[in-house]
Amino acid sequence: MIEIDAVSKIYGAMTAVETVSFNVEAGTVAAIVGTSGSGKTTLLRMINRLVEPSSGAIRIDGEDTRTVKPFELRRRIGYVIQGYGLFPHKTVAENIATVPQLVGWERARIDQRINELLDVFQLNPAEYRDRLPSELSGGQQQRVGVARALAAEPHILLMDEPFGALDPIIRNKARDDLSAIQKKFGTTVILVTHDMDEAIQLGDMIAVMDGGRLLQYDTPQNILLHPAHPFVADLIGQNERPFRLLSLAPVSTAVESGDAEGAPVAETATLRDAFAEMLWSRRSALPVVSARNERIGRVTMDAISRRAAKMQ
Ligand SMILES: Nc1ncnc2c1ncn2[C@@H]1O[C@H](COP(=O)(O)OP(=O)(O)OP(=O)(O)O)[C@@H](O)[C@H]1O
Repeated sequence: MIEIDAVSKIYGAMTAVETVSFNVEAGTVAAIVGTSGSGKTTLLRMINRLVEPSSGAIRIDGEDTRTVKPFELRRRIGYVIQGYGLFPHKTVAENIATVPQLVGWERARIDQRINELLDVFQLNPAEYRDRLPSELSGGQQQRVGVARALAAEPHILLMDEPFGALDPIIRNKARDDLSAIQKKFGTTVILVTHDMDEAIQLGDMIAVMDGGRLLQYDTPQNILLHPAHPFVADLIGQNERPFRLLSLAPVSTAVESGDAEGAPVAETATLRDAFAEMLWSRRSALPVVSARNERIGRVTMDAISRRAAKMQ
Protein backbone atom coordinates (compact mmCIF):
# COMPACT_ATOMS: atom_id res chain seq x y z
CA MET A 1 0.00 0.00 0.00
CA ILE A 2 1.10 3.57 -0.71
CA GLU A 3 0.22 6.05 2.03
CA ILE A 4 0.34 9.72 1.14
CA ASP A 5 0.16 11.43 4.50
CA ALA A 6 -0.44 15.19 4.72
CA VAL A 7 2.03 15.92 1.93
CA SER A 8 2.73 19.51 0.84
CA LYS A 9 5.09 21.12 -1.64
CA ILE A 10 5.82 24.81 -1.40
CA TYR A 11 7.87 26.78 -3.94
CA GLY A 12 8.56 30.23 -2.44
CA ALA A 13 5.16 31.89 -2.17
CA MET A 14 3.51 29.18 -4.26
CA THR A 15 1.87 26.14 -2.67
CA ALA A 16 1.87 23.53 -5.45
CA VAL A 17 0.43 20.74 -3.26
CA GLU A 18 -1.35 21.43 0.01
CA THR A 19 -1.68 18.81 2.76
CA VAL A 20 -2.81 15.98 0.53
CA SER A 21 -3.57 12.58 2.09
CA PHE A 22 -4.82 9.36 0.51
CA ASN A 23 -3.93 5.68 0.39
CA VAL A 24 -3.56 3.47 -2.66
CA GLU A 25 -4.14 -0.23 -2.03
CA ALA A 26 -1.62 -2.65 -3.51
CA GLY A 27 -2.59 -3.96 -6.95
CA THR A 28 -5.07 -1.15 -7.67
CA VAL A 29 -5.09 1.88 -9.97
CA ALA A 30 -5.47 5.40 -8.61
CA ALA A 31 -6.06 8.16 -11.15
CA ILE A 32 -5.20 11.76 -10.24
CA VAL A 33 -7.32 14.22 -12.25
CA GLY A 34 -7.49 17.98 -12.25
CA THR A 35 -6.98 21.02 -14.42
CA SER A 36 -3.59 22.32 -15.51
CA GLY A 37 -1.45 23.54 -12.61
CA SER A 38 -3.50 21.73 -9.95
CA GLY A 39 -0.42 19.94 -8.59
CA LYS A 40 -0.88 16.47 -10.14
CA THR A 41 2.64 16.06 -11.52
CA THR A 42 4.23 17.52 -8.38
CA LEU A 43 2.30 15.04 -6.24
CA LEU A 44 3.27 12.11 -8.47
CA ARG A 45 6.94 13.07 -8.46
CA MET A 46 7.01 13.25 -4.70
CA ILE A 47 6.26 9.51 -4.63
CA ASN A 48 9.61 8.62 -6.27
CA ARG A 49 11.36 11.64 -4.75
CA LEU A 50 12.01 13.39 -8.04
CA VAL A 51 10.47 16.22 -6.00
CA GLU A 52 11.08 16.32 -2.24
CA PRO A 53 7.98 17.08 -0.14
CA SER A 54 8.14 20.27 1.95
CA SER A 55 6.23 18.46 4.68
CA GLY A 56 4.29 15.27 5.27
CA ALA A 57 5.31 11.68 4.64
CA ILE A 58 4.92 9.03 1.97
CA ARG A 59 5.09 5.39 3.00
CA ILE A 60 5.31 2.35 0.75
CA ASP A 61 4.30 -0.86 2.51
CA GLY A 62 4.89 0.96 5.78
CA GLU A 63 8.39 2.18 4.85
CA ASP A 64 8.92 5.94 4.93
CA THR A 65 10.38 6.91 1.52
CA ARG A 66 12.71 9.40 3.24
CA THR A 67 14.64 6.43 4.61
CA VAL A 68 15.25 5.05 1.09
CA LYS A 69 17.91 6.60 -1.19
CA PRO A 70 16.23 8.37 -4.14
CA PHE A 71 18.10 6.35 -6.80
CA GLU A 72 17.11 3.15 -5.00
CA LEU A 73 13.50 4.26 -4.91
CA ARG A 74 13.52 5.09 -8.63
CA ARG A 75 14.81 1.64 -9.47
CA ARG A 76 11.97 0.11 -7.53
CA ILE A 77 9.26 2.32 -9.00
CA GLY A 78 8.48 2.38 -12.72
CA TYR A 79 7.92 5.82 -14.19
CA VAL A 80 6.31 6.69 -17.53
CA ILE A 81 5.98 10.22 -18.85
CA GLN A 82 4.28 11.75 -21.85
CA GLY A 83 6.61 11.46 -24.84
CA TYR A 84 7.83 8.16 -23.31
CA GLY A 85 11.40 9.47 -22.79
CA LEU A 86 12.97 6.62 -24.77
CA PHE A 87 16.72 6.93 -25.39
CA PRO A 88 16.80 7.79 -29.12
CA HIS A 89 20.14 6.11 -29.87
CA LYS A 90 19.36 2.89 -28.05
CA THR A 91 17.41 0.04 -29.58
CA VAL A 92 14.09 -1.14 -28.19
CA ALA A 93 15.87 -4.01 -26.39
CA GLU A 94 18.52 -1.69 -24.92
CA ASN A 95 15.87 0.75 -23.78
CA ILE A 96 13.94 -1.99 -21.99
CA ALA A 97 17.16 -3.38 -20.48
CA THR A 98 18.08 -0.08 -18.80
CA VAL A 99 16.96 -0.74 -15.21
CA PRO A 100 17.57 -4.52 -15.13
CA GLN A 101 21.17 -3.76 -16.17
CA LEU A 102 21.51 -1.10 -13.49
CA VAL A 103 20.37 -3.52 -10.81
CA GLY A 104 22.72 -6.21 -12.10
CA TRP A 105 20.46 -8.84 -13.67
CA GLU A 106 22.18 -11.59 -15.65
CA ARG A 107 22.16 -11.18 -19.43
CA ALA A 108 20.01 -14.26 -20.03
CA ARG A 109 17.37 -13.08 -17.57
CA ILE A 110 17.33 -9.62 -19.17
CA ASP A 111 16.92 -11.11 -22.65
CA GLN A 112 14.11 -13.32 -21.49
CA ARG A 113 12.36 -10.38 -19.83
CA ILE A 114 12.69 -8.22 -22.97
CA ASN A 115 11.06 -10.95 -25.08
CA GLU A 116 8.34 -11.55 -22.51
CA LEU A 117 7.43 -7.85 -22.34
CA LEU A 118 7.50 -7.38 -26.12
CA ASP A 119 5.16 -10.38 -26.42
CA VAL A 120 2.83 -8.97 -23.78
CA PHE A 121 2.75 -5.66 -25.65
CA GLN A 122 2.13 -7.43 -28.96
CA LEU A 123 5.43 -6.39 -30.53
CA ASN A 124 7.08 -9.40 -32.17
CA PRO A 125 10.56 -9.57 -30.51
CA ALA A 126 12.30 -10.76 -33.69
CA GLU A 127 10.95 -7.77 -35.55
CA TYR A 128 11.18 -5.03 -32.92
CA ARG A 129 14.07 -5.78 -30.55
CA ASP A 130 16.71 -4.08 -32.67
CA ARG A 131 14.72 -1.12 -33.93
CA LEU A 132 15.44 2.42 -32.84
CA PRO A 133 12.60 4.49 -31.31
CA SER A 134 12.49 6.61 -34.48
CA GLU A 135 11.54 3.45 -36.40
CA LEU A 136 8.38 2.97 -34.30
CA SER A 137 4.93 4.56 -34.45
CA GLY A 138 3.78 6.75 -31.55
CA GLY A 139 1.64 3.92 -30.15
CA GLN A 140 4.55 1.46 -30.35
CA GLN A 141 6.88 3.93 -28.63
CA GLN A 142 4.31 4.33 -25.90
CA ARG A 143 4.19 0.55 -25.38
CA VAL A 144 7.97 0.33 -25.27
CA GLY A 145 7.96 3.19 -22.73
CA VAL A 146 5.61 1.21 -20.48
CA ALA A 147 7.55 -2.02 -21.10
CA ARG A 148 10.75 -0.26 -20.06
CA ALA A 149 9.13 1.03 -16.89
CA LEU A 150 7.94 -2.51 -16.04
CA ALA A 151 11.23 -4.21 -16.97
CA ALA A 152 12.66 -4.76 -13.50
CA GLU A 153 9.27 -6.00 -12.21
CA PRO A 154 8.40 -2.95 -10.10
CA HIS A 155 5.43 -3.28 -7.77
CA ILE A 156 4.55 0.34 -8.46
CA LEU A 157 4.16 2.23 -11.72
CA LEU A 158 3.80 6.01 -11.87
CA MET A 159 2.37 7.35 -15.11
CA ASP A 160 2.16 11.02 -16.06
CA GLU A 161 -0.25 11.60 -18.96
CA PRO A 162 1.13 8.49 -20.67
CA PHE A 163 -1.47 8.48 -23.43
CA GLY A 164 -1.56 12.23 -24.14
CA ALA A 165 0.29 12.09 -27.45
CA LEU A 166 -1.72 9.21 -28.94
CA ASP A 167 -4.60 9.54 -31.37
CA PRO A 168 -7.99 8.58 -29.92
CA ILE A 169 -8.19 5.08 -31.40
CA ILE A 170 -4.69 4.06 -30.36
CA ARG A 171 -5.26 5.72 -26.99
CA ASN A 172 -8.22 3.46 -26.27
CA LYS A 173 -6.19 0.41 -27.22
CA ALA A 174 -3.28 1.59 -25.06
CA ARG A 175 -5.62 2.03 -22.08
CA ASP A 176 -6.98 -1.50 -22.58
CA ASP A 177 -3.42 -2.85 -22.80
CA LEU A 178 -2.49 -1.07 -19.60
CA SER A 179 -5.51 -2.53 -17.78
CA ALA A 180 -4.67 -6.05 -18.94
CA ILE A 181 -1.01 -5.73 -17.99
CA GLN A 182 -1.77 -4.15 -14.63
CA LYS A 183 -4.01 -7.12 -13.81
CA LYS A 184 -1.50 -9.65 -15.14
CA PHE A 185 1.41 -8.32 -13.05
CA GLY A 186 -0.67 -7.04 -10.09
CA THR A 187 1.10 -3.68 -10.33
CA THR A 188 -0.05 -0.72 -8.23
CA VAL A 189 -0.52 2.17 -10.65
CA ILE A 190 -0.81 5.89 -10.00
CA LEU A 191 -1.82 7.69 -13.15
CA VAL A 192 -1.98 11.44 -13.74
CA THR A 193 -4.48 12.61 -16.33
CA HIS A 194 -6.57 15.65 -17.12
CA ASP A 195 -9.11 13.40 -18.84
CA MET A 196 -12.04 12.36 -16.64
CA ASP A 197 -13.05 9.56 -19.04
CA GLU A 198 -9.57 8.08 -18.74
CA ALA A 199 -9.74 8.32 -14.95
CA ILE A 200 -13.14 6.58 -14.93
CA GLN A 201 -12.03 3.88 -17.35
CA LEU A 202 -8.79 3.04 -15.55
CA GLY A 203 -9.11 4.14 -11.94
CA ASP A 204 -10.27 1.93 -9.08
CA MET A 205 -10.09 5.21 -7.17
CA ILE A 206 -9.99 8.79 -8.44
CA ALA A 207 -8.26 11.72 -6.73
CA VAL A 208 -9.62 15.08 -7.89
CA MET A 209 -7.15 17.95 -7.41
CA ASP A 210 -7.68 21.69 -7.72
CA GLY A 211 -5.26 24.45 -6.77
CA GLY A 212 -2.97 21.99 -4.98
CA ARG A 213 -5.79 20.60 -2.82
CA LEU A 214 -7.39 17.19 -2.91
CA LEU A 215 -11.13 17.80 -3.29
CA GLN A 216 -12.31 14.20 -3.36
CA TYR A 217 -10.80 10.74 -3.28
CA ASP A 218 -13.36 8.12 -4.12
CA THR A 219 -14.50 5.35 -6.43
CA PRO A 220 -15.52 6.40 -9.97
CA GLN A 221 -19.13 5.54 -9.11
CA ASN A 222 -19.17 7.81 -6.05
CA ILE A 223 -17.37 10.62 -7.87
CA LEU A 224 -20.11 10.49 -10.53
CA LEU A 225 -23.05 10.04 -8.19
CA HIS A 226 -21.92 12.08 -5.20
CA PRO A 227 -19.48 14.79 -6.24
CA ALA A 228 -18.22 16.28 -2.97
CA HIS A 229 -17.52 19.73 -4.38
CA PRO A 230 -18.97 21.94 -7.14
CA PHE A 231 -15.63 21.75 -8.93
CA VAL A 232 -15.87 17.95 -9.04
CA ALA A 233 -19.41 18.21 -10.44
CA ASP A 234 -18.12 20.63 -13.08
CA LEU A 235 -15.31 18.33 -14.03
CA ILE A 236 -17.74 15.42 -14.51
CA GLY A 237 -20.05 17.56 -16.63
CA GLN A 238 -23.70 17.09 -15.69
CA ASN A 239 -24.77 16.24 -19.25
CA GLU A 240 -22.06 13.62 -19.54
CA ARG A 241 -22.92 11.96 -16.27
CA PRO A 242 -25.37 9.27 -17.53
CA PHE A 243 -22.94 8.23 -20.26
CA ARG A 244 -20.03 8.09 -17.86
CA LEU A 245 -22.12 5.97 -15.47
CA LEU A 246 -22.89 3.58 -18.31
CA SER A 247 -19.18 3.35 -19.07
CA LEU A 248 -18.63 1.83 -15.62
CA ALA A 249 -20.72 -1.29 -16.25
CA PRO A 250 -20.02 -4.11 -18.71
CA VAL A 251 -22.71 -5.42 -21.06
CA SER A 252 -22.68 -8.69 -19.06
CA THR A 253 -24.56 -6.92 -16.25
CA ALA A 254 -27.58 -6.30 -18.49
CA VAL A 255 -27.76 -9.44 -20.65
CA GLU A 256 -31.16 -11.10 -20.99
CA SER A 257 -32.23 -14.20 -22.86
CA GLY A 258 -33.46 -13.83 -26.41
CA ASP A 259 -32.06 -12.94 -29.78
CA ALA A 260 -31.46 -9.78 -31.78
CA GLU A 261 -30.51 -8.91 -35.33
CA GLY A 262 -27.17 -7.77 -36.68
CA ALA A 263 -23.58 -7.62 -35.49
CA PRO A 264 -23.09 -8.70 -31.87
CA VAL A 265 -21.48 -6.83 -29.00
CA ALA A 266 -18.99 -8.47 -26.58
CA GLU A 267 -20.19 -9.04 -23.02
CA THR A 268 -17.02 -7.26 -21.86
CA ALA A 269 -17.87 -4.06 -23.79
CA THR A 270 -19.34 -1.28 -21.67
CA LEU A 271 -23.03 -0.39 -21.66
CA ARG A 272 -21.96 2.94 -23.08
CA ASP A 273 -20.41 1.19 -26.09
CA ALA A 274 -23.57 -0.89 -26.55
CA PHE A 275 -25.75 2.20 -26.31
CA ALA A 276 -23.63 4.02 -28.90
CA GLU A 277 -23.83 1.02 -31.22
CA MET A 278 -27.64 0.96 -30.87
CA LEU A 279 -27.90 4.64 -31.78
CA TRP A 280 -25.47 4.27 -34.63
CA SER A 281 -27.05 1.16 -36.19
CA ARG A 282 -30.64 2.15 -35.29
CA ARG A 283 -31.27 -1.05 -33.37
CA SER A 284 -33.07 -1.33 -30.05
CA ALA A 285 -31.34 -4.60 -29.14
CA LEU A 286 -27.97 -6.21 -29.87
CA PRO A 287 -26.94 -9.86 -29.67
CA VAL A 288 -24.29 -10.43 -26.97
CA VAL A 289 -21.34 -12.80 -27.35
CA SER A 290 -18.93 -14.25 -24.78
CA ALA A 291 -15.14 -14.03 -24.93
CA ARG A 292 -15.26 -17.31 -26.90
CA ASN A 293 -17.59 -15.66 -29.38
CA GLU A 294 -20.62 -17.73 -28.33
CA ARG A 295 -24.03 -16.07 -28.30
CA ILE A 296 -25.22 -15.67 -24.73
CA GLY A 297 -28.33 -13.50 -25.16
CA ARG A 298 -29.10 -9.92 -25.97
CA VAL A 299 -28.97 -6.45 -24.50
CA THR A 300 -31.80 -4.01 -25.11
CA MET A 301 -32.17 -0.24 -25.02
CA ASP A 302 -34.79 -0.73 -22.30
CA ALA A 303 -32.42 -2.74 -20.14
CA ILE A 304 -29.76 -0.05 -20.55
CA SER A 305 -32.09 2.74 -19.47
CA ARG A 306 -33.32 0.63 -16.53
CA ARG A 307 -29.74 -0.07 -15.62
CA ALA A 308 -28.77 3.63 -15.88
CA ALA A 309 -31.71 4.57 -13.66
CA LYS A 310 -30.75 1.91 -11.10
CA MET A 311 -27.24 3.32 -10.84
CA GLN A 312 -28.52 6.76 -9.88
N1 LIG B 1 9.99 23.65 -9.82
C1 LIG B 1 8.97 24.50 -9.64
N2 LIG B 1 9.18 25.75 -9.19
C2 LIG B 1 8.15 26.60 -8.99
N3 LIG B 1 6.86 26.30 -9.21
C3 LIG B 1 6.59 25.07 -9.66
C4 LIG B 1 7.61 24.11 -9.91
N4 LIG B 1 7.04 22.97 -10.35
C5 LIG B 1 5.71 23.22 -10.40
N5 LIG B 1 5.44 24.47 -9.99
C6 LIG B 1 4.11 25.10 -9.90
O1 LIG B 1 3.29 24.25 -9.12
C7 LIG B 1 1.97 24.21 -9.64
C8 LIG B 1 1.56 22.77 -9.89
O2 LIG B 1 2.31 22.26 -10.99
P1 LIG B 1 2.11 20.77 -11.53
O3 LIG B 1 3.08 20.59 -12.65
O4 LIG B 1 2.18 19.84 -10.40
O5 LIG B 1 0.63 20.86 -12.07
P2 LIG B 1 -0.18 19.81 -12.96
O6 LIG B 1 -1.49 19.65 -12.31
O7 LIG B 1 0.64 18.59 -13.17
O8 LIG B 1 -0.33 20.61 -14.30
P3 LIG B 1 -0.36 20.12 -15.85
O9 LIG B 1 -1.60 19.34 -16.04
O10 LIG B 1 -0.35 21.42 -16.60
O11 LIG B 1 0.91 19.33 -16.06
C9 LIG B 1 1.97 25.06 -10.90
O12 LIG B 1 1.44 26.31 -10.60
C10 LIG B 1 3.43 25.16 -11.27
O13 LIG B 1 3.70 26.37 -11.92
